[in-house]
Amino acid sequence: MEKVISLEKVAKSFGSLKVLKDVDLSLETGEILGLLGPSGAGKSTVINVTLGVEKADAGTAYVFGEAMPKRELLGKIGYMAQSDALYETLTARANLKFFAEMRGIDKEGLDAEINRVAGVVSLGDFLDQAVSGFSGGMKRRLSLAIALLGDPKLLVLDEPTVGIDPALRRQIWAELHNMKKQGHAILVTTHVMDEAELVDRVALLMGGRVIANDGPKQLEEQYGVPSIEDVFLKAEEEEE
Ligand SMILES: Nc1ncnc2c1ncn2[C@@H]1O[C@H](COP(=O)(O)OP(=O)(O)OP(=O)(O)O)[C@@H](O)[C@H]1O
Repeated sequence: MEKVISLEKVAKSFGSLKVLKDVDLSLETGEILGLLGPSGAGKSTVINVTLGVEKADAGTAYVFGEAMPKRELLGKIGYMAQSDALYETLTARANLKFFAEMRGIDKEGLDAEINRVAGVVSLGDFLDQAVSGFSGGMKRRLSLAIALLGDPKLLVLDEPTVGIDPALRRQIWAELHNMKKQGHAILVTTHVMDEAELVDRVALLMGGRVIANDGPKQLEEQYGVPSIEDVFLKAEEEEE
């Protein structure tokens, strides 16, 4: 399997705040990695260093074998940020078109691609409505559709299912598993602990380090607890 993401000894501080002290992390093709950690642990910072938006103070982030930041690689990454960056006055379709162009996605077949990604998040009927009239969950879904545009080999999703109904959440996870089977690599952060049971590997970020990194079932065994939520709580207790 090919390594899609590899973080090696990454450190990052903001002023005197050492957010990441020594982070090692990897993601391979055909794998879903769940990045978990308490609020403020640095999950978004890990993502930003991986995308090359933030530069690590020490250590290196490699994506597709290349040290980040590397502008040319951004088109190959489907990224969904924690807060939606959408053009409210435009329709959903116009937003999708805009971001497709930014990512350099082929104009030919774009209409079909827009229909495809809108279908995945059940927004097909709302494509021609202005985003300003969308609910929070609909905006989240549109952001996810944007990340899926062009079928990128790497998906980086920061809290993708916040504000999304259980039925659609299930549908989205089914789609993520589908993509994984097709050889995509997916890095996802979540606060929803039962979603962490659905990933191949959980990386637990605490105290500026990845303190546990294994399959959800293996972690539950290691910690002697029945769920990832319990793993999380036990790890947090041990950190204190
Ligand atoms: N650009 C920045 N400038 C200053 N401080 C920052 C910056 N980005 C992040 N931080 C700080 O770094 C810490 C980690 O933030 P980060 O957003 O990575 O955490 P997180 O694990 O994603 O949190 P959450 O789960 O709440 O989203 C926080 O204390 C945050 O205030």
